Amino acid sequence: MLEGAKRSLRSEQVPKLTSLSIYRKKKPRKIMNPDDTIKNGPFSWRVETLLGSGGFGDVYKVYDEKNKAKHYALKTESEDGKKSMLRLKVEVKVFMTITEGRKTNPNGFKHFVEFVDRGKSEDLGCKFVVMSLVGPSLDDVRKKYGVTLNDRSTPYIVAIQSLEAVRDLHSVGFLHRDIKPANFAVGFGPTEPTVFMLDFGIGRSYLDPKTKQHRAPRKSVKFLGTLRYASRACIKGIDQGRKDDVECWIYMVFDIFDPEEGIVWKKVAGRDKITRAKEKFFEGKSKEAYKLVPYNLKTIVSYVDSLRFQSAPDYPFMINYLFTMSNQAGFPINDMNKGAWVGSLKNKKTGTGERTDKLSGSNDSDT
Ligand SMILES: Nc1ncnc2c1ncn2[C@@H]1O[C@H](COP(=O)(O)OP(=O)(O)OP(=O)(O)O)[C@@H](O)[C@H]1O
Repeated sequence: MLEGAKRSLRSEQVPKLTSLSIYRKKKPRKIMNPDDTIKNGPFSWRVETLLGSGGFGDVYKVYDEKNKAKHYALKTESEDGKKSMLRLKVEVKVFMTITEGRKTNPNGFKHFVEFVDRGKSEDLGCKFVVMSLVGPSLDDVRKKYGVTLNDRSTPYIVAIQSLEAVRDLHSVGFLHRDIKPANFAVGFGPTEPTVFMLDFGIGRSYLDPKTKQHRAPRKSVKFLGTLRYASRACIKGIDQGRKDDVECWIYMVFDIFDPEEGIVWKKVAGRDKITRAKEKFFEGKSKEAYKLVPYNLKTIVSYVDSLRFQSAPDYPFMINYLFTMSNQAGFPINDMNKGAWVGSLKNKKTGTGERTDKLSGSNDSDT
């Protein structure tokens, strides 16, 4: 039933460091070209362009041949990966849970893309998922489009919207476990002012499937994520809870407020040194992190540090606090749709499809 795009397939090795400490030899991955098509039931997904590549697959801008005007994102995952690494399955599970949540809360979940289709391509040897198209990631917004995200009320707007996304994901029982600027994107077209959460590939339910109660912590857990933004527990192999997503969110917020020095371990190499730097940060010994970050954010930092494995974070407290902070800084947020990127994404600084966070730092390795 599925037809791949045999006509113009080419094989390409997509080089990427996929593990913390080892280079794993990967089979060449088939990449689609413009006009290649994947047929799936009522849909015929035609590729317009490659949006980006991750360690496990690629993301394309596509349209359904029946309606050329509406674009979507098609994300693939090659099937030669280790079973434990099959991330698209988790991603689909999260999408379906969000879709279910929308039935009872139609106005909620605004920070999540729509799930449109999923299937398998024998020709490409991959599974795929189709979702609504969003704009560039927060990382790309500042690096490739040169938009200043740490100006006036914008860093507060980003912080609040991204925390709302974390809150909503937690509300349906999932942890993200890879919160970072590259995994949030701004919207496209009418949704441009909205910040979207992406990439649920290493997400995990924190609820026991039978009892629906919080799971007990596992004894030890293999590191998955991005060292720079990973929580202290994650790096130490300790099982993660909602507090860990919020800890990663804190690191991301510091990075948004001060891309140079907000994360003081940005130029530090090695797990142990990074963990120590994060511990110092939470002990209040990293004054340099607050050069551009308003010092009263320390209240949220201390609050997050007080959370335990099963704690339900107080999202309203943190969101209200951010509104107050913005107000006190002289930038009252009257409209959440007024982030600095809105209407400013016309010109791209660089033309590569590469993800800049993967290129910029040796410590930002993903697994
Ligand atoms: N719905 C979407 N609309 C537009 N662009 C998207 C969408 N989903 C992902 N992208 C973009 O596609 C690129 C690759 O995304 P993906 O999540 O697969 O990559 P990744 O995070 O590098 O992968 P990984 O962390 O799994 O190695 C990123 O630049 C991302 O912003």
